[in-house]
Amino acid sequence: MSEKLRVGVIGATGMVGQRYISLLEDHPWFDVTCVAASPRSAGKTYAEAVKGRWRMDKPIPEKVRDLVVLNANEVEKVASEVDFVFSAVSMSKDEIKEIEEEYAKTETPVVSNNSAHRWTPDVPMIVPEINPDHTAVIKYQRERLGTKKGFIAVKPNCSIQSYAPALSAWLKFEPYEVIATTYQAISGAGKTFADWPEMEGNIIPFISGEEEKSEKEPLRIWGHVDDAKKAIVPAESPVITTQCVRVPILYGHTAAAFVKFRQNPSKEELVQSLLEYKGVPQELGLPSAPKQFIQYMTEDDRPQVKLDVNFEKGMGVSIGRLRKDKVYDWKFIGLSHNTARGAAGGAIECAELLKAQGYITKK
Ligand SMILES: N[C@@H](CC=O)C(=O)O
Repeated sequence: MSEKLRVGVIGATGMVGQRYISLLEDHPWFDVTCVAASPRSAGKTYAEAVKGRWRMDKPIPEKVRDLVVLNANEVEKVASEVDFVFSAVSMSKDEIKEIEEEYAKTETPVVSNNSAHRWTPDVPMIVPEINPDHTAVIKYQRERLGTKKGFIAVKPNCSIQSYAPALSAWLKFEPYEVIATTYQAISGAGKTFADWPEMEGNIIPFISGEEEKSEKEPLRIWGHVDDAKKAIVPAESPVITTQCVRVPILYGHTAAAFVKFRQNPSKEELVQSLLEYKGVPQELGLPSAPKQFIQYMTEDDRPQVKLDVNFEKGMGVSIGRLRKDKVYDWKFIGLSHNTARGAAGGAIECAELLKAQGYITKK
């Protein structure tokens, strides 16, 4: 492998930013050369900026500790130090849209964890195992932005990762109605129990905006690139309805889902399809790709957050309790790691795909 790509993390001090820093330690293709955050943190070393709020299990990587945090709003300055950036900035949606486009216009590819651009028609929203071909829309985005190298790619919301991968494996059986209830960890809100004591022993039956994302984003993932429209056109089916609930768990989003199929798959066919489901990341052996994308657990009491959330270093998805339902056809439980597969890990795998496809290169 030739020289590593220089990467910046903007929004590096928050929970998702910290996860990027931690996961990128010793990455074979990417080297964190720049950290950027709000003006409040700018000018401090990274270690000073996250003092008392570093939430990862491993210590701050040595190479990053002493990097001086730049102001994420000084786009040209940050862009001059990197080949591409991961965005985990925390601003209003409009501000995020604007700043991510500013970065792209400096010919700096942006791989974003934010929802701001998830419905921009020429911005691909990627789960590398499911829709790696959606990157073809980048040429239209570059046309619009007037860039040669710069573009934005995003990853979907973490909640969908606990049921959408299974449904993707089953698209051939034509699912047409899905109910999913998600039980979401507090780290999805960027929090720990220390800063959200109200969540100890509690359940909160509301996560702002989450149900809409959980119902609509899978359809965009299952859509296609329409060359005439220069856009991703979302799929129209299955219709998905959700309830999203915050539960007192630190990491791991669980879903209880019900599915109706137009075809009549057997349990063996459904399980086999999960186990065989893989994609470009597995074929190319991308550094963050799980060997097994989806595992099926046969025990009645699995998957469990405590035991299974770190399957494939948090990049695999665990499915269990697949059984016939008397109202719907089938029901199951899914579990995924919300900050690994669901956030920074998924974005890093997406950047690896973009590099492998030649969209992210040395400047
Ligand atoms: N919005 C989610 C985070 C996923 O991206 C949550 O609140 O858990």
